[in-house]
Amino acid sequence: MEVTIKEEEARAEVEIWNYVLGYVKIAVVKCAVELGISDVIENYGSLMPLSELATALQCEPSRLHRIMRIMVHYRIFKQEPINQYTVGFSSTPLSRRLIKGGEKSMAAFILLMYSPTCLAPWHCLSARVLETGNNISPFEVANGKDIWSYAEANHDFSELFNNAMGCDARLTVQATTEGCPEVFDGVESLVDVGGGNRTALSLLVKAFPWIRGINFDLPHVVTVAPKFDSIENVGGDMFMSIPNVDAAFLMLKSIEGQNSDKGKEKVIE
Ligand SMILES: C[S@@+](CC[C@H](N)C(=O)[O-])C[C@H]1O[C@@H](n2cnc3c(N)ncnc32)[C@H](O)[C@@H]1O
Repeated sequence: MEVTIKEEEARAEVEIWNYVLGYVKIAVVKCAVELGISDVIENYGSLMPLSELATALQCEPSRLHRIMRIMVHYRIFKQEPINQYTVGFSSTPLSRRLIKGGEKSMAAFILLMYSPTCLAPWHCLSARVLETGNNISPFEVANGKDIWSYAEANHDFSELFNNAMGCDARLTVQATTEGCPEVFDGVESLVDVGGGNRTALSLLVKAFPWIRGINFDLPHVVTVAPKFDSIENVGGDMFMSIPNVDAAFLMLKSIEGQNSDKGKEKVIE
């Protein structure tokens, strides 16, 4: 069906507001994660009235109501009547992904991506497009250090980064262990190169308990990585050498504002 100029104009008139106010959706979701709104509503177990939610979060109901209206509009929470006068909120599959530390939680990833540190390079995007010959990553231009040195010097950022990576690792490793378990047949020792806080490896050794795992990452990462039976934490530089074992697992994400244009790469060899 042909779209007329008038229809295109009408669509543009509406669509432009998504760009003017596009950040609102993200700001509200980030606010929900920071306040733990999903956690409180999930733990409540039944339709939660605004007044009780406000009490639990120690905030003014009127302010909270404005946030909840937006999240109900985006179907993050459900709103249903409790009685003639009161409405209540309940969880959805989407709101459960905002629970801190939940099984499918993406909460830490949201907090990372919308942290001032990770947003800073995006504010320089037009300058990046215009410049030539600069091989310094946008992250480094904006934050003064490459992401790994920055993480080494900023413990809170490092922890947030590793927790965020763990969110995705939980989902991808489950898909790997369920979808192609045969690739781990005969593997007795496995190194996760750049394994972060060892979320991926702990799930792998749980699924394949005969595997001895080595979580290999930069020294500042492995010294704070949680301890886990049958997983050894080893610090080092993957560009120099990695531990010699049966198989290497490498799961990387191109989210750091480094120079790579490649997408996600997941390799097991
Ligand atoms: C994008 S994260 C991926 C984390 C995890 N593999 C995952 O997918 O959830 C990249 C990881 O590589 C680590 N890393 C970066 N440079 C490294 C190096 N030269 N040697 C070892 N690890 C490195 C980082 O500390 C970080 O934990």
